[in-house]
Amino acid sequence: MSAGPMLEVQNVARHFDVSKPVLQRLIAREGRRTLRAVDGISFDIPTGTTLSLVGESGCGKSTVARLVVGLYGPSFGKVLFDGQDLAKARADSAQRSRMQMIFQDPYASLNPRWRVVDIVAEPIRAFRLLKGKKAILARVGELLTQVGLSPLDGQKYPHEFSGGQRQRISIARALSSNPEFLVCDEPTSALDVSVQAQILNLMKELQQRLGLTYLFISHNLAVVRQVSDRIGVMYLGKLVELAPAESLFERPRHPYTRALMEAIPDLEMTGRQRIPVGGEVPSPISPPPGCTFHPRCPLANDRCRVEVPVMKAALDGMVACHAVEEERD
Ligand SMILES: Nc1ncnc2c1ncn2[C@@H]1O[C@H](COP(=O)(O)OP(=O)(O)OP(=O)(O)O)[C@@H](O)[C@H]1O
Repeated sequence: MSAGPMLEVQNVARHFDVSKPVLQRLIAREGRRTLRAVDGISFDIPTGTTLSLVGESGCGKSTVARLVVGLYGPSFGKVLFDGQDLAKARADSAQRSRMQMIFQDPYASLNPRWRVVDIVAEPIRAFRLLKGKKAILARVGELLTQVGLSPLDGQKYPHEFSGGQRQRISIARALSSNPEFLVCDEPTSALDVSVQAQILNLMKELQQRLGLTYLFISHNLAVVRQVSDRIGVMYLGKLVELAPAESLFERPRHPYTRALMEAIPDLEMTGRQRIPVGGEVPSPISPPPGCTFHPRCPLANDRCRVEVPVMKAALDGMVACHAVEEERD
């Protein structure tokens, strides 16, 4: 393990070609259309810490998750995992076993026809980490115990478990290749609130015990507060604010971050001007010019309508907002 960050995302973008077929384009007299799902974002995650990305549906969080585990290649920019360019390391199975992903819907991501023991053992077999049935069975028993289940649960099928227990199975499977880095895409969104807290506590406990590094994806700021060292707020494919979790909650700077905070019930927003944000997220196919948030922002002025703001240091974080820079907030 290197002393540098576990993950470095350097000005990464992922664009999708969403053009109509050629004939339809000719009839409609239109050109190619590009959807900028992720549009030039940078962050790093120091080893053993958690960075969370939050934002409304469609802002590009899941695309970042896929870029980071190498499921998508970047349109431009670089993802470095433990100092190595992921694009070059993608075929390297030793490298791939070091990162795993946990998904939102544990039921959809578990094969219903497989016993839990085979589900959890799958990465062990795929990466040829252990030989012999006995050794694999013993390791699966250990993993199930580690996530709060019993080794006997290995003989059951996914439908015999509750949602929370199924997510524990997904976590055991993710841990079975001894990863150092986990990407968790909305891992608790499908669960009841009380079960959510149990799974988040389990993930924190595992992080401390195993020294794991997490990238956590959620649309829910209240959820990520519990688990994050730092939080990045995304809007239309870009990071608009990145700060230590507590600073972000104590002093959210970007108007969009403040609007997300307003939506959390019972969160006290003392001493801050209220930021009522209406309207819908614009299409990433034709984003507004300037700051893409300007059509919804009560602080927008002429500069915001034409000039794209870039991330600049603000307190102990970074923010991309002309109003913050000009102290109009
Ligand atoms: N394979 C693809 N082809 C075309 N467009 C895509 C593709 N994957 C994602 N998109 C688009 O990219 C944008 C970002 O999607 P993404 O799933 O990353 O957002 P998200 O913030 O994770 O949203 P959600 O919480 O709803 O999953 C959306 O407009 C989505 O429709």
